[in-house]
Amino acid sequence: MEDKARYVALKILSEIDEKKVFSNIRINQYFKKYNLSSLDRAFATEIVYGTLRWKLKIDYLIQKFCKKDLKDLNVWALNCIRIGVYQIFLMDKVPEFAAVNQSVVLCKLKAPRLSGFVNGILRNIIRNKQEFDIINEKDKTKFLSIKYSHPKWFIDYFIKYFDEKFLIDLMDANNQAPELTVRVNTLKSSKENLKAKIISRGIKVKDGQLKESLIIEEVGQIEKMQEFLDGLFYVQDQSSMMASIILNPKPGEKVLDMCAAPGGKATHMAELMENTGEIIAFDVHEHKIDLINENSKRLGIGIIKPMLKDATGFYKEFENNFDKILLDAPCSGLGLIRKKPEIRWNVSLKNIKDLTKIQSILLKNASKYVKINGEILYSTCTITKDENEQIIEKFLNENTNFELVNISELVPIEFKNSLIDGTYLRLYPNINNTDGFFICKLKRLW
Ligand SMILES: C[S@@+](CC[C@H](N)C(=O)[O-])C[C@H]1O[C@@H](n2cnc3c(N)ncnc32)[C@H](O)[C@@H]1O
Repeated sequence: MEDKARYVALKILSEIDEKKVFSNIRINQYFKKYNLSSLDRAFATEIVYGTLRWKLKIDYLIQKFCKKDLKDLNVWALNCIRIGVYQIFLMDKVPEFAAVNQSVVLCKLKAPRLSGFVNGILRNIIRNKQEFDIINEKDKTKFLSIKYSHPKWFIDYFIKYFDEKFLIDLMDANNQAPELTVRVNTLKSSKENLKAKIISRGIKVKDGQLKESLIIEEVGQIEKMQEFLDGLFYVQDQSSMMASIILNPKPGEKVLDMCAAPGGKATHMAELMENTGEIIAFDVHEHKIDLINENSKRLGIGIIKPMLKDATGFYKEFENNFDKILLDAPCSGLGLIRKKPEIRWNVSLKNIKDLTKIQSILLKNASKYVKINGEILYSTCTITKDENEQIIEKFLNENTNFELVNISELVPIEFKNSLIDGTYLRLYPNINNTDGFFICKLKRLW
C-alpha cells in the first residue's frame, strides 16, 4: 500500500527538481491519476512536503556519506535517499527497515544500477544517526541555513530587516504545516450553520479570528465534501481574506480585480457586495479564467466578469472607471513557504527584482483606472520590502495625487498589532499564524 504512495511522492519530488513544478498542483494531479486511498494520500503528502521542507538539512547529511557532489547524482536516486532520510529521522511511525527497503525497491524502477548505492548510503546513515544534528559550520549564516533548511540568500536578505530571533522564529514557522482555513460564503450560509453541518460529519472545526473564517481539521479531500460542492465555503488563508475586507467594496460598486485567478478575493468581494454591482476580473492565463468561472458558479455569484487580459498593458476603455481596485500582484510568494515549501528553493533575488518591475507597472495602470476619490488595495503574499513598501513608496513619490489610507478601522482587532503607522499591514506566520502577507490601501485625491 505504501509503495504507491512513496512512488507518487518520488515522482512529484523529482519533477519539482527537474521542472520546477508547484508541489500542490502536482499533488492534486497525481492523486487523481493514481487513485490513492486517503491513507496513501496523507502519507505521500507528508513525504513530499516534509522532504521539501527539510531538503537542505537532509542533503547536508547525505553529502557527509557520499563522495560525489549531490548535484551530479541521478535525481531519482537522490530523492530515494532523501525520502528514506525523511522517514528515518522526521517521521515517527515508519520502521527503519521499511524506509530503506522501499527506497531501494523504488530506485530499481528508474535507476536500477544505483539501488545498491542507495541501500549503502541509507544503511551508513542509520549506523551514524547522531550525524543528523551535527552541523560543522563556523559561518553563522551557513549554520542557520542548514539548521532551518532555508537558502543562504534568504537569511542574508532578511537579516537586514529582522533581528536574529525573529528570523529563526519565521523559519521555524515556515517549517510547520499550516491549519486549514476556509471562508464561509455569506451569500449561502451563516458561519454557525456551516459549522453545525461540518460538526455533524464528525469533523472538528473551530472559529477563525475573522467573522467569516473557520479552521477545519485536515479532511482527506475537502473538494469532495458536500458543503464544498454546495458552495458554502472557499478554502482561503485569513491573510487573503483581509485584503477584500480592507478594500471594503460596497453593494452596487464597480470594482476591478487586476490579477484575479482563481478568484479567491474576487468571490469574497462579491460576497461583501451582496452579489450586486460589478467586478471585472483580469487574468493573463486562459486556463485560470476557467477557475474564476468555476468558483463563481459554485459559490452562486453572478457579478464577476472574468476577462483574459495582461494587466501590464493599458486599456483606455477602463480609464477613470472603477470605485475600487484590487491589485493582488504576482510576487515571489515567500509568505507561502508553509504551504508550498519548494518556493524557498525556486525563488532567487533576480526573480524578486524582475517581479518588482511588473508590480510597479501594474500599480501605475491601476492608478489610471480608479476614479477620483476611489481606492486601490495593493497586496502580495510575500514579505520582501522590495515587493511591498518600496513599490508603494516609489509610486507615492511619482504620483502626488495619491495618498496612503489609514486602515486601522478596517483591520480586525486580532491583527491590529501588525499594522504599521495605521497604513501597512504586515502579516507573518510566526506572529499571526497566517501566510506572510502585505496589504495597504491608496486613495486617489484628484
Ligand atoms: C497572487 S495571484 C492572484 C490570486 C487571486 N487574487 C486570488 O485571491 O485568488 C496572481 C495572479 O496574477 C496573475 N497574473 C500574473 N501576471 C499577470 C498579468 N500581467 N496580468 C494579469 N494577471 C496576471 C496570475 O495568473 C495569478 O493568477
